[in-house]
Order: sequence, then structure tokens, then C-alpha cells
Amino acid sequence: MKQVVIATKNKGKAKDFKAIFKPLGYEVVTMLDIANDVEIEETGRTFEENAVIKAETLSKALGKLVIADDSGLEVDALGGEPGVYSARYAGDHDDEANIQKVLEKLKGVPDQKRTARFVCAIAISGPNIESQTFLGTCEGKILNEKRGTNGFGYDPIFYVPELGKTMAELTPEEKRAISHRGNAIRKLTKELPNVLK
Ligand SMILES: O=c1[nH]c(=O)c2ncn([C@@H]3O[C@H](COP(=O)(O)OP(=O)(O)OP(=O)(O)O)[C@@H](O)[C@H]3O)c2[nH]1
Ligand SMILES: [Mg+2]
Repeated sequence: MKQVVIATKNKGKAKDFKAIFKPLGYEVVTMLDIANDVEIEETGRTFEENAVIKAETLSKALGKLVIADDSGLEVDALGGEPGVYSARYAGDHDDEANIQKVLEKLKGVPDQKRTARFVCAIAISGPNIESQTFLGTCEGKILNEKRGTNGFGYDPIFYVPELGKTMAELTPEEKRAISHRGNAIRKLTKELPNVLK
């Protein structure tokens, strides 16, 4: 089976990418499988900058084509927070603490002002290609409490109005069809149809 290397150590993202790439005929390999010792500092100010840092660092270390994902949640009533700090908003990769911080900050904010979006910047880098980025978004609303157990991160409080469900109530296939990550990868495969082998 053809392989695609993703510069992530996030198990939730790995699951999402498996759901996205399996129908395209690719096996997904992440840093958890082949480069757990490589540390990447996310010093960028934007999702795109961080995605390029991740893709280029791992691509140089492996000498291979690599895809990276930098993503997060933007809440309008919080001026776009947590943004690029989504993974480390309250505790470092502590999903529960991060969710509680968002809910606490949104206490008393009425339903119509709880709009938010997930953003995903995908970067692709390789020995013979110039790095490129693709941005995907998914619009929704932040609920007052958690619903559902699938997914990761902020999925249990992110409500998708068109489906009447939170991201955490969707199957991996349903999430793939509408998510920021699915949308960014669809752009990549449309614009670079021949780059993945
Ligand atoms: O509910 C969610 N559903 C999603 O689909 C999603 N995508 C991103 N996020 C949040 O944004 C952070 C990314 O930060 P991030 O891009 O730096 O990734 P990370 O540090 O977790 O892993 P890595 O890829 O850097 O190794 C994550 O940890 C999550 O908190 C999501 N939350
Ligand atoms: Mg990270």
C-alpha cells in the first residue's frame, strides 16, 4: 500500500488522517510510528507558519515527502482565542482543561454570539518540491456543555448546525466529510493531484 507521512504526534489527528487517506488508497504513518524522538518547536504566529515548520523539519530529517497539520479553534467572542495556542490553552495537551477554560470564558455569552470555527493549515514539503500550504475551515458554535465521545480536543463542545450534532457525535467518516482537516486535504489533492505517490 502507498504511504503518506504526517508530521504529527497527536493520536486524534492520526485517526482523522487515517479516515481521510484510507479511501484514497494510502496508509498513514505518523511521527508516533517513525520519528518519536524528533522534537519540533511551534514558533510560528499563524497556523500556516507552524505547519511549514513541522513539514520542513520532518522532511529534512527523513529526506522524504511529508505532510503536516497545524490547527485549532477560533472563538469569535474571545477575539479568535485559543487560535494557535489551542493545544496549550489551559494545560499542555490537556483536552479537558482546555475545554473547561473555553466554557468558563464563554459563561453568560448568548447562543447567537457563540460562533466559532476550526481552522486547519496543511503544509506539504519534500526534497524536490517547494513547501505549499492549504487552509481548511469548518464553521460552528460552542455549546454550554460537552456532547459525544468521538474525536479529540474541543470536538465535544463544537456544534455543527447543518448536522445538528457536535463533532464528537460524528463518525470518523462523517467528520472527514465536513471538517477543517478534510477540507484542507481536499484542496491539496485537487491542486497537487500528482505529488503523492
Ligand atoms: O476538537 C478538535 N477537533 C479537531 O479536529 C481539532 N484540530 C485541532 N484541534 C485543537 O487544536 C490543537 C492543535 O494544535 P497543533 O496543531 O499544534 O497539534 P498538536 O500539538 O495537538 O499535535 P502536532 O500535530 O503538533 O504534533 C489540538 O491539540 C486541539 O486542541 C482540534 N480540536
Ligand atoms: Mg503541536
